[in-house]
Parts: sequence; C-alpha cells; structure tokens
Amino acid sequence: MIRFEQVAKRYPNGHVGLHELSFRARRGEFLFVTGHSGAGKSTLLRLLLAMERPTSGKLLLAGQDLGQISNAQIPFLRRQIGVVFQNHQLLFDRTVFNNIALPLQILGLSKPEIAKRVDSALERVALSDKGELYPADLSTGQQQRVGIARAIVHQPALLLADEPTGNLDPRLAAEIMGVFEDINRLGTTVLIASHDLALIARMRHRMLTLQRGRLIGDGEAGQ
Ligand SMILES: Nc1ncnc2c1ncn2[C@@H]1O[C@H](COP(=O)(O)OP(=O)(O)OP(=O)(O)O)[C@@H](O)[C@H]1O
Repeated sequence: MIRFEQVAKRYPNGHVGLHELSFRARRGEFLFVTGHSGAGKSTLLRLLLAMERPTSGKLLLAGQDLGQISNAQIPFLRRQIGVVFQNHQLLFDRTVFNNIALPLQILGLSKPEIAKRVDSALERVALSDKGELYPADLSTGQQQRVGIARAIVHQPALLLADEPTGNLDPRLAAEIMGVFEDINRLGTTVLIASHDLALIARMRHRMLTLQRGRLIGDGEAGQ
C-alpha cells in the first residue's frame, strides 16, 4: 500500500525534513510514526498527501508514484485518503451530520447516498444519535469522533492522523485510539503520527521511530 524507497525531502530553505527514508506498509496495516518535534512526522504525512514532493527517491501509494503524478491527478489520489487533525477543524455553524456530509457534497453524491454514508460513518464512531446537534453541543472527545467520521465517510483505503489525541486526556485518548482500531479491523490502512509513547506502547502495533529525518526504529511498540 505504502512504499518509501530512499525518500528524501529537502525544503527550499535548506531544512531537511527526511533523509533517505525506506519502509513499506501493507494494505490493512495499523502503524504509528513517532519521534520528537522536528523528527519528520508531518513531512511524511504531507508527502503521502502529495502536499509536498520528494526531493529524491521513490514514493508509491497504492501503486501510484507520488513523485511523478500530475497536479490534475492529486484530487483523485486524495479521494483514497482520509485525514484526521489534532484540532478536528469542524465547522461550528453546521450540524454534525452536515460536517460529515461535506466531503460527499463536494464529490457531488446524491442526497440519499450522502445520508446513507453519513449514517454509517456516525455509527462507526458511536455517535448515531448526535447527527442533528452542533459541534459546540459535544464534548472534546465526541468532536474528535466527528472529525474521524468525516475522514472516513468517503471510504478511503488509507486513514492518516496527525497527533489525533494531542488535546485529549489519557482516558479519552485511549478511547479514540480504539475507534481507529475498529476502523482498521474493517480493512482500512491506518497511519498515525503521534509522540504519545505511553499510549502507543500499550497498543502493540507497528511503530516507526524517526529522529531528525531518519528512521531509527521499526518494530512492535512496547518491545
Ligand atoms: N515547510 C517547511 N519549510 C521548511 N522546513 C520545514 C518545513 N516543514 C518542516 N520543515 C523542517 O523539516 C524538519 C521536520 O519537520 P516536521 O514538521 O516534519 O517534523 P514533526 O516530526 O512533524 O514535528 P512536530 O511534532 O513538531 O510537528 C524540521 O527540521 C522542520 O524545521
């Protein structure tokens, strides 16, 4: 599903985001990317989203070469990916239902199809009864669940998350990680960038450790 072959990213100002990073992830895997601030986690995610291009090396996502794809192909690439942010970026003047529906409205799906998919996404994050509420009516953990529902509503093959539990207390953070595991069990590949080592260690998934743009560890967390 994901293949980094000696991928390097050097920013125009000379900063190096990644140094010749190589790893592969299979379809259906659950993996964490961890490392201190500046280690290259966000760079890795931005490369997968084609927000940045590799400076050298080869990066393949579902068989597509992200160093070579044209700008016109990028929207099609992003339809295969869902993204969860730390501050979920919900629209507070829209209901929960309409927040989740937004990506499907942009894709031009019919109203009945949108309703069906939003209901299914709400069910997957255990918020079926909250669709008509507004984000301000929800707790922080519930708001993050809405962010996850919005990220999976177009049924992406790959779900990326950048510090998705950064604002949550340990109990809620563990709960949100459980939601990611449920989604993964249904076949979605999940890649989460996080520096919460205590939480990651309890989850026993694959963990890639970056340090100053280099891969210094690849194995099961907590080992
Ligand atoms: N847009 C950019 N322009 C220039 N340098 C950048 C840019 N983005 C990241 N960098 C540099 O690349 C390196 C890796 O940064 P990156 O944001 O990928 O790390 P990170 O692990 O996500 O850090 P954090 O946990 O703080 O978000 C850092 O040295 C950073 O200064």
